Amino acid sequence: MGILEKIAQIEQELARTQKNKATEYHIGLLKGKLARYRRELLEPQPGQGGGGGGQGFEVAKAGDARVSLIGFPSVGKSSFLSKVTNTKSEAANYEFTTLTSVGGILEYNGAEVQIVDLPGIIKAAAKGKGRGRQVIAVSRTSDLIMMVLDATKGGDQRSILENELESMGIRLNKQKPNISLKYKKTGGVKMNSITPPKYLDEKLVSSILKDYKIHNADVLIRDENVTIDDFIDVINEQHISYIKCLYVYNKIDAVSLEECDRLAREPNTVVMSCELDLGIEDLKEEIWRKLDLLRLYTKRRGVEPNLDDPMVVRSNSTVKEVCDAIHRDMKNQFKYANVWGSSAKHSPQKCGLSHPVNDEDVVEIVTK
Ligand SMILES: Nc1nc2c(ncn2[C@@H]2O[C@H](COP(=O)(O)OP(=O)(O)OP(=O)(O)O)[C@@H](O)[C@H]2O)c(=O)[nH]1
Ligand SMILES: [K+]
Ligand SMILES: [Mg+2]
Repeated sequence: MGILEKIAQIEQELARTQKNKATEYHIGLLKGKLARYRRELLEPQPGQGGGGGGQGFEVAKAGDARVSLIGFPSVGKSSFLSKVTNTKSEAANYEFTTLTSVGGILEYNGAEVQIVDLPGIIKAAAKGKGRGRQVIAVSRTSDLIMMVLDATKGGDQRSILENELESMGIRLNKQKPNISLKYKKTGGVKMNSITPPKYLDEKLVSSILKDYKIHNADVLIRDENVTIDDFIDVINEQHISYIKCLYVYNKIDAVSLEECDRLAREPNTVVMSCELDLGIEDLKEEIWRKLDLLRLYTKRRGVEPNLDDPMVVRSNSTVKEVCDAIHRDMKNQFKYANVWGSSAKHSPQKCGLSHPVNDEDVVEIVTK
């Protein structure tokens, strides 16, 4: 039996198994198996090379962060790319106009954000329909997924796409589960927790691990609300990506005000019309907020910083990341940094490599 058939079989069994206390273990094991087969499916086949991205499909990374456009065909992904960047991607009223990935740069707040337009995906994309797997592989490399939806279609487009991404190991707007899993040589499986987890116990944990041929491990659960699915994600850690997602309904020019208002109230959602140029500026701002980037102004001794040309780093960066962004060798020549701005206790504050920087700080690196 091929992997796809095995997956289909487990999915059917899961669908017909009633959820209750008595079937909890059975369901847990089925889910563990399902994740294992899906992982196999994503592993490159002999002779295929790469991680399923496909040769010539992926665009090179550019700019300070990457946003990928995921959606069904003809929702307006290419129209959006052409609108906010200098790159033109063909848009037309037939499906699958775009057949490969096309990158463009959106300049915002002095940062360069790479927007990647992708072919439309369809239901069962994760199982290899159309370009689905290649598209999802690109989305995995992005800092933010912008899910483009068609305001005129409503319905379940959002949940179908979420399921496709989910089954490829992408977790949207979710934190990594607070579970530590340490493999050992002997001693069996031990589960410990701060407060007893509501949905897991040692028997279930060790049965799932056994299916992965893991017989010795320490499991520490730091959050009582973690689920079986969270635990399975931790086992498959290397194949799971936690990525932020912004949902964008396009074509609001073609729906009523009431419908537009209803869509805009969904969580993590904004609405726009590429055709009538509505909501585009708000959307750029929301992308910027979601990317959570910091602008820093570096200066040399005795020279004013250039406030028109910020350096862009990720949130939670320290002076060390600033050094790395300037030059690979900078850390080794580093003596201390002078920092002005909201992260500094006084201006300037003399700081070491571990000092966390804030948006719009001014940083002067003093070298040995
Ligand atoms: N009414 C309306 N039509 C739009 C809007 N934006 C795009 N369209 C139209 O929708 C159609 C599809 O647009 P594309 O940009 O090609 O869509 P896509 O998502 O890139 O499509 P594929 O590459 O085929 O997956 C085109 O005919 C566009 O003119 C909009 O805001 N309102
Ligand atoms: K199209
Ligand atoms: Mg397109």
